[in-house]
Amino acid sequence: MTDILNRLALIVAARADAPPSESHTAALLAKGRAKVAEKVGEEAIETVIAAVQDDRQAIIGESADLLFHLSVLWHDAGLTPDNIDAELARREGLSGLAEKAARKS
Ligand SMILES: N=c1c2ncn([C@@H]3O[C@H](COP(=O)(O)OP(=O)(O)OP(=O)(O)O)[C@@H](O)[C@H]3O)c2ncn1[C@@H]1O[C@H](COP(=O)(O)O)[C@@H](O)[C@H]1O
Repeated sequence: MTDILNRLALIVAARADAPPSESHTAALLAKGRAKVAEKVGEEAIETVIAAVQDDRQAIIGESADLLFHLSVLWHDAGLTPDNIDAELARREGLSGLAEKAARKS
């Protein structure tokens, strides 16, 4: 998964300056952060709907759409998959329940 996210980050960076008429990535970035964020939300909701409908193929397709649009958002925010990787690695071994308890104390 990390491999494909790294490749996707390179693709997004390479397509960012393409003419918007030739690239979905460039067209989306040209619309600005709010639109990119809106698309992430839209794809997340579509993933939720697919999950509730128990549609395995749709979950896969919508998850791929979500990860692509998240990659565009990371690019727009000056982030790379390495940044997310580091945060997930930091959390490794820490129970979600223990983390929540530490936040509340
Ligand atoms: N992985 C993707 C990818 N996943 C989904 N999408 C597009 O994201 C859109 C999501 O569907 P929507 O119905 O929400 O989009 P839409 O109909 O354009 O709706 P609006 O944006 O108008 O709201 C579709 O147009 C998909 O084709 C993607 N577009 C590009 N990529 C990757 O980015 C590369 C470069 O693409 P371009 O930037 O288009 O050259 C591709 O080769 C792929 O590797």
